Amino acid sequence: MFRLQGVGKTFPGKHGTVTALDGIDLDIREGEVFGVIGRSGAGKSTLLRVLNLLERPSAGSVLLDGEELTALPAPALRAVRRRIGMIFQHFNLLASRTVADNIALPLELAGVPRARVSARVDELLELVGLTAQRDRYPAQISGGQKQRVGIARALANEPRVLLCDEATSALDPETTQSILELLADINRRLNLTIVLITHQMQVIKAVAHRVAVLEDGRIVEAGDVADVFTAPRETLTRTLLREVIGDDIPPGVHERVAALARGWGSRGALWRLSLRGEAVDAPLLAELSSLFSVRAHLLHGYIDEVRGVPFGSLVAALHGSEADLADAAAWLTTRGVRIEEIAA
Ligand SMILES: Nc1ncnc2c1ncn2[C@@H]1O[C@H](COP(=O)(O)OP(=O)(O)OP(=O)(O)O)[C@@H](O)[C@H]1O
Repeated sequence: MFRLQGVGKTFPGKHGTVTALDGIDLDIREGEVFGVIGRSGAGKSTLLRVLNLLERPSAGSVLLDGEELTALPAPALRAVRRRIGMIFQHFNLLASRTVADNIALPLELAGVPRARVSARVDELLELVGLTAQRDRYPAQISGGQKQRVGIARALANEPRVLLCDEATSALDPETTQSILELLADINRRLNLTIVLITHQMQVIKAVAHRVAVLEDGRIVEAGDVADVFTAPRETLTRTLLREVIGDDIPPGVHERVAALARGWGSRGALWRLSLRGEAVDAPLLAELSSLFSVRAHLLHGYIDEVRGVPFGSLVAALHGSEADLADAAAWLTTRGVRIEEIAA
């Protein structure tokens, strides 16, 4: 659907040119929920705004269904933009209009006849669960309800894609969850492509099918969410993942077991084992002890699931000869386990 090729964006800054995007290559597929995650200043908003040319790239091309958007004359670009809905962190509702009238606005701007507007607004209110709030003003509804209005308004003109700019960052965790469920539901029911940017891995975990990790204007890692969650390659991705999967070893526990492993000298090691799929269900540590002269002291573990794929991590202190530990590591690798040595 969208294809970005070599997209760059620079801004003039106080201390010289700021590079917000640098050589972005990206494909976003029809019907998927595509997430972009990164720290503040990574270039997420700029990337999202490049998709509808609210920001014109300084380099590269932005293709929508094979059509180069940067080459379109203004009227054609306006027509394309009508098919790209957008929602925002702070909702951007008109305070003087009711819920129903906020949703009606893009239809009125598109010249839809009045009777049709009213029927369409009713459909949209029902879709986002706000029928009872139709005559309230933004000041009289909650943050989550405001975002529902934002979503209904963005869907009014039946867009092909919905761009979400930190759509849940201003919401509490429970409301965030309900908005993410609504987005997932809309994606499924309408087969609507959704592109969302966020700094929260839990948002990616809850709704995205694929994810790109952005750092300093570059994509450092991208792929299916299950793959990125279970086998992250980049340090930044691992750091971001720790926010959701909490696999930090409590310091006191780490110190006790590290002291034990240090006492074993070259006959000891501290490993973090990353597992996914079938490996999660297998009694790996028991098998390890029966196959090799290696004892495993389990230190820490968690298990989770993302897009139906179970994954987890175990931290264990291993005791055995160097040769046995090497054999054990090789065997675990054949079982699809990734091993990371932790300093004792
Ligand atoms: N209009 C602008 N003028 C100058 N610099 C800009 C402009 N827009 C963005 N930048 C700079 O480009 C870089 C990327 O900004 P961007 O807002 O895309 O990042 P972000 O990942 O969305 O950050 P945040 O999560 O804080 O919104 C930053 O260094 C920012 O200061």
